[in-house]
Amino acid sequence: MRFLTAGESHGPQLTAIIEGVPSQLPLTEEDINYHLQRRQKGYGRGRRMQIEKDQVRITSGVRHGKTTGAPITLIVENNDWKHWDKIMGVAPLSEDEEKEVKRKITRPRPGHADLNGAIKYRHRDMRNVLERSSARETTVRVAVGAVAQVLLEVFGIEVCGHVLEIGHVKTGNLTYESIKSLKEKTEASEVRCLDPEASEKMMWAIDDAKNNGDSIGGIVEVVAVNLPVGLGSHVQYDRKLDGKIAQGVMSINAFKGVEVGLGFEAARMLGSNVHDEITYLEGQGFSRRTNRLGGFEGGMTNGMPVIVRGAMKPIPTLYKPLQSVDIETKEPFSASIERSDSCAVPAAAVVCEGVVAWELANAFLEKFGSDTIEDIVDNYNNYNIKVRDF
Ligand SMILES: Cc1cc2nc3c(=O)[nH]c(=O)nc-3n(C[C@H](O)[C@H](O)[C@H](O)COP(=O)(O)O)c2cc1C
Ligand SMILES: C=C(O[C@@H]1CC(C(=O)O)=C[C@@H](OP(=O)(O)O)[C@H]1O)C(=O)O
Repeated sequence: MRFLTAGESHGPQLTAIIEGVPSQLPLTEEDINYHLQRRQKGYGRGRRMQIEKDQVRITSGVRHGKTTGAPITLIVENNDWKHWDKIMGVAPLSEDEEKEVKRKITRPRPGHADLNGAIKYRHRDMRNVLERSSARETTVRVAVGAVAQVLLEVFGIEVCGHVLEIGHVKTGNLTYESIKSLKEKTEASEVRCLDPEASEKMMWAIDDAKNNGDSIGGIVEVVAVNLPVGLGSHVQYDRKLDGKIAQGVMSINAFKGVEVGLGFEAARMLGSNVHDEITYLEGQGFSRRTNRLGGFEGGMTNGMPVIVRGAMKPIPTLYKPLQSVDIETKEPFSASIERSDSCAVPAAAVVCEGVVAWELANAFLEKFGSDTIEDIVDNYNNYNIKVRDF
């Protein structure tokens, strides 16, 4: 499968076109809206989230509740567009309109895409950069991830993202009984964290940052269960599935780090405490005693839960002034106040979940075929027998 997204933060809509989704997959707008609503929740977001009520419209590739195998178009309209239609209009402006409408953005924010994008694409109005670099785009990334999740669920594969850390506040050691309860429990928390005590401290940390005109980042974790052995491949660098997932996670706005299983911690430990011992049970096949490597060996899934973590830096738009330079006057200035999130880590956990689900679904179809669900189910069942009897 492949997809492209298009659309600006304050334009009329965001669009994604997905190609290669198998036919006969039951898919409704509600399946996608469930995840869009999850992304909109979360403590620390700014006023924009009160304006938007994200709802998808499927305009191709689905008929009478099932995919046809044709490209699927997903559209999410921006409610905020009504306030921006002149500023974001497509038609050229007359001189009068230009005076009325155009307040050029010439003051780049440290940590955002503004300055690099303006230099690279030679824009004197940095709105041309910020509109597309905005994480508003993650709306349709989540919609695409939702389609991937619907596909994976046919095969009992569940994916869930939650928050591990906000600033210096960490969750305690948690045991994951099942991905289902993981999802249910995180829905109940305003910061999408499983530990109620830590959740409260996380909200204090967010309030603290906000009250000081600052922003705060954190770490999210995605867990996926019931995966077969052998998604991805060891034979070529660009087929290693952990590598593909890492690329996806790093592509999320403001993500600055990714790890699988123990991740960076493994580098500080001895091998005997890192590698997962192999076991065998007649009738069930091979397994691992532990899951420190997060479900991956050799770029392939090993049947254990996939565990991926991503580190999100603090939001760049700050109420507290940071030093920057105006691109027209070349004079230094201190950042002006703009509408912004102070923390978007809980939302980013949902985005990360969608991104991981997308990579897993793609690898799944590579292994088991991609034309129609019935054939994929046959291939999958046949493979499972072979794996059990190996
Ligand atoms: C869900 C989400 C919401 C975000 N909200 C904001 C925001 O309100 N203000 C802001 O300056 N950056 C926000 N960001 C981060 C910027 O989009 C990001 O820092 C920017 O695109 C530059 O990319 P980079 O940080 O990956 O280098 C958000 C990111 C995510 C994932
Ligand atoms: C719109 C979303 O996030 C936006 C991401 C974002 C940024 O700079 O990345 C800036 C803010 O937009 P605005 O300037 O319109 O308030 C966020 O609200 C969203 O997540 O749906």
